Amino acid sequence: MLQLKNLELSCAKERWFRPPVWNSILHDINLKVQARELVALVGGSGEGKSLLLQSILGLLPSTMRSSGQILIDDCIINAAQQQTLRGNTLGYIPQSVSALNPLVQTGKQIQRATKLSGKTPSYQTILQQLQQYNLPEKLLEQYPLSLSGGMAKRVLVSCATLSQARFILADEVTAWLDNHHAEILLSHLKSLCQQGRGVLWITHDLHLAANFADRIAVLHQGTIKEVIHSSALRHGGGSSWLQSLWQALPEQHFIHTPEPLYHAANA
Ligand SMILES: Nc1ncnc2c1ncn2[C@@H]1O[C@H](COP(=O)(O)OP(=O)(O)OP(=O)(O)O)[C@@H](O)[C@H]1O
Repeated sequence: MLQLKNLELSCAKERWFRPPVWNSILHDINLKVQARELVALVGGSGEGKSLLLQSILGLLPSTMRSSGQILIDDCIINAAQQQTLRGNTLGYIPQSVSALNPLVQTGKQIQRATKLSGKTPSYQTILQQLQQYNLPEKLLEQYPLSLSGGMAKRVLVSCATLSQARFILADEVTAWLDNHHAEILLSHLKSLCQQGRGVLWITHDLHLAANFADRIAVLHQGTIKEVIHSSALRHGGGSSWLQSLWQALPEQHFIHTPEPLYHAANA
């Protein structure tokens, strides 16, 4: 199990000739991702979702600091362990496709990423993965700049899913993708969960979250306001704000207009 306990994150605001002021971005973050579980993390833009994943990986910018505990199987992991667990126990799918090096062929990047987990998959396994994601074999020879955004995103997903990472931290895997390809990826992540992995998946798509995630965590105003089983959301559960957002989806026939602010419904 991957667990976050009382995680806090703040960013330094530099000042001339004076110590920096620390502005809080995240506070009181408590969240668990079990093996075999897909947890969706939803929240507005700029709420700190990507930074939350980066703090789990120990990849925060130097202007930020975090506190609290990150545990794997009930053992607290320190900064040095974070480094060795990256790409190994902790897989990462970054939000931006610019994470691919434009000067290195795609196949080499997949090989390098998966090597971090200590076991390079066979060529045949890589090919099967590409086929599953509707990607051609020739892509392995191509450089990232010749890929579409959706292709590049699927390459980044392949880097994490082909590794042996027990927990995959996935930042907006469905961005750049049409619905068909988004569902292929999510079905695959779900099948990896069924094989024993755990996935923490940032998304803005509540409809996909409700259909693919086991649980949904809502990040708002710097903290996790609620965590709900997706089946409960589909059956009318959760806060009135989350439920009205759910009901307002086109797939739910636009029943309500959601309150723009979370606290308006929870005041
Ligand atoms: N490297 C950085 N240095 C300083 N501030 C940053 C840095 N990265 C992010 N931030 C700030 O931290 C806040 C949270 O950013 P983050 O990218 O985690 O949001 P998010 O919830 O993932 O947003 P989105 O849904 O738009 O991707 C934002 O205000 C952002 O401007």
